[in-house]
Amino acid sequence: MLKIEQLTKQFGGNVAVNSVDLEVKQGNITAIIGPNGAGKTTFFNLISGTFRPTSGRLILEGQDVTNKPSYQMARLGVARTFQTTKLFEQATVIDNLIVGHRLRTKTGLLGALFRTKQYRQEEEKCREKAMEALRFVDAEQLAHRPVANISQEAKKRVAIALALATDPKIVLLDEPAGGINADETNGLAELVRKMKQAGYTVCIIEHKMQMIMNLADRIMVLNQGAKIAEGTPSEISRNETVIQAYLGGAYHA
Ligand SMILES: Nc1ncnc2c1ncn2[C@@H]1O[C@H](COP(=O)(O)OP(=O)(O)OP(=O)(O)O)[C@@H](O)[C@H]1O
Repeated sequence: MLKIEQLTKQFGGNVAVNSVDLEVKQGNITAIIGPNGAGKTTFFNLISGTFRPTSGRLILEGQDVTNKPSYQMARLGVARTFQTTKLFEQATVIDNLIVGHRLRTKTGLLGALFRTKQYRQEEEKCREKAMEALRFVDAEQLAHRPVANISQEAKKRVAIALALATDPKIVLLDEPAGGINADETNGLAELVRKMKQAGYTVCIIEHKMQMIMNLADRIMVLNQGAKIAEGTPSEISRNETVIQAYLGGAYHA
C-alpha cells in the first residue's frame, strides 16, 4: 500500500532518518520502535508530508507522492495523530474534530470567512464524519464536553478520532498509549485492533513493548536514523542486533 524507498532526512549535519526502506502492507499493523532520538517521529513526519525528505521516495498505491504537503497526503488517505497537547483545550471535543478536519484537508479560508453554501454543506458533512469517528473510538458521549474536562485516556481516543474523521486509509499513531495506565493501555490496544478489523492500515510508534508485541503484524526497528531490523514480533524479540542496540540486552519476550 505504501512503499518507502531510501527515505532520508537531514537536519544540518544530523541524519535523523537514514535511507530507510519499508513496505507498509494493506490491512496490517506496522510498528516502528527504537530508542529516544532514533528518528521515529521524523519518519512519521516524512510519510505524512509534514516534512519534505532530503532524498528518497514515497509511493502510495502505485502513485509517487514524494514531497506532497500534509493536506494533500491527508486527502490521499494518510492521516496521523498528534500529541494530545495539540488539542484545543477550551473547545468541545466535536469542535476540535471539525476544526481539525478542515485544518488537515483544506487550504483556502475564503469559504470559511464568507460561509458559502458549499462551506456550510461541507461543515455538516464534517460534523457527521466527526460523530461517526467519535462513535468508533467510543467517545460519542464526550462530544459536547470541553477537551480540558476529559481524561488523558479520552484525549488519546479523541486524537485518534481526529485522524479517523478525515477518512484515511493509513493511520499513523504516534505513541497512542503514552502517559496512561495499564488498563487504559489495554483499552487502547483493543481500539487499534478494532481499527485493523475495520480495514484500516495502521502504523504505530509506541514505547510500550508488551503492547506492540501483542498487536503488530510487523515491526521495524530504528536506531540512530537507520533501520536495523524488520520482522514479526517473535523475529524481532529474538534478533541479536535489536537486543543489543535497542534493548541493551535486558529484554526478553
Ligand atoms: N525539526 C527538527 N530540527 C532539527 N532536528 C530535529 C528536528 N526534529 C527532529 N530532529 C532530530 O532528529 C533526530 C530524531 O528525532 P525524532 O524526534 O524523530 O526521534 P524519535 O525516535 O521520535 O524520538 P522519541 O522517542 O524521543 O520521540 C534527533 O536527533 C532530533 O534531535
